[in-house]
Amino acid sequence: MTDLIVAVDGPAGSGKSSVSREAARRLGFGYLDTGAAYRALAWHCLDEGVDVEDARAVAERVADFDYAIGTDPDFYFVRVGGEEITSDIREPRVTAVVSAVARVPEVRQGLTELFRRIATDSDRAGMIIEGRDITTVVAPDARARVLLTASPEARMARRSAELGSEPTESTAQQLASRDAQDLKVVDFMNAAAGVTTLDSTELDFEQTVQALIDIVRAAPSA
Ligand SMILES: Nc1ncnc2c1ncn2[C@@H]1O[C@H](COP(=O)(O)OP(=O)(O)O)[C@@H](O)[C@H]1O
Ligand SMILES: Nc1ccn([C@@H]2O[C@H](COP(=O)(O)OP(=O)(O)O)[C@@H](O)[C@H]2O)c(=O)n1
Repeated sequence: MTDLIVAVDGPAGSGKSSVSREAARRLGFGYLDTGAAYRALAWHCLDEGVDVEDARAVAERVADFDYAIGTDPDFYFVRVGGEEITSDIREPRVTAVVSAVARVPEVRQGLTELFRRIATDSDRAGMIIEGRDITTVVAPDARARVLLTASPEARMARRSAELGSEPTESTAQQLASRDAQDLKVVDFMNAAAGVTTLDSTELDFEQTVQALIDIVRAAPSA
């Protein structure tokens, strides 16, 4: 069982996935991208023709959700029913509906249990878990808890660069509207008590990874 959990939350484009993954690689830890599970469930609902606005129908998909994710930072994959959907879950049609799926209480409860199981089953020395409610709901007792933030302008520029485009009004609107939807469910803009805020607006990628590693190394031992 993993003994050292690092919880990382933050808004879209703040660098949670990339920074957590690289920090985990350097620390020899596992890395768990929780947003991938919400995205995979959204993909599954679309695949099965489930109306994502129908909370009951979405909730029914959680019980038999056959999900697998790679927690090795060097071997990342996402599978549903054995099918590899690692890149499919990043498609705009999935991004557009993921918040609707993520607001269903049964979904949050089922996936939270799944994340805790994955962390418990890991034989790595530590695991970095990143998402929106890790510091507050999934692992409030984590050894290190971090809120990774960046200005809206920085987040948008990074996300646009990642998509290989100039920042556009619609990218900005989509990012802002997804954050607004998600904020109705969980607060990931303000650090909860005991959570360290890491603002990466003025930091480059390398500096942000190093800052996260420093926080982990400074965390009290169990
Ligand atoms: N401090 C940083 N400076 C510059 N670019 C960054 C920084 N942190 C992350 N990035 C880049 O920003 C993009 C979005 O990061 P990502 O990890 O996908 O964010 P999130 O998981 O929070 O949505 C990625 O291309 C990543 O490499
Ligand atoms: N712990 C989490 C992680 C993600 N999510 C949901 O999953 C979606 C996708 O998460 P993500 O981390 O892949 O999003 P990005 O910030 O990487 O674009 C979010 O917009 C939330 O709706 C959540 O509700 N709780």
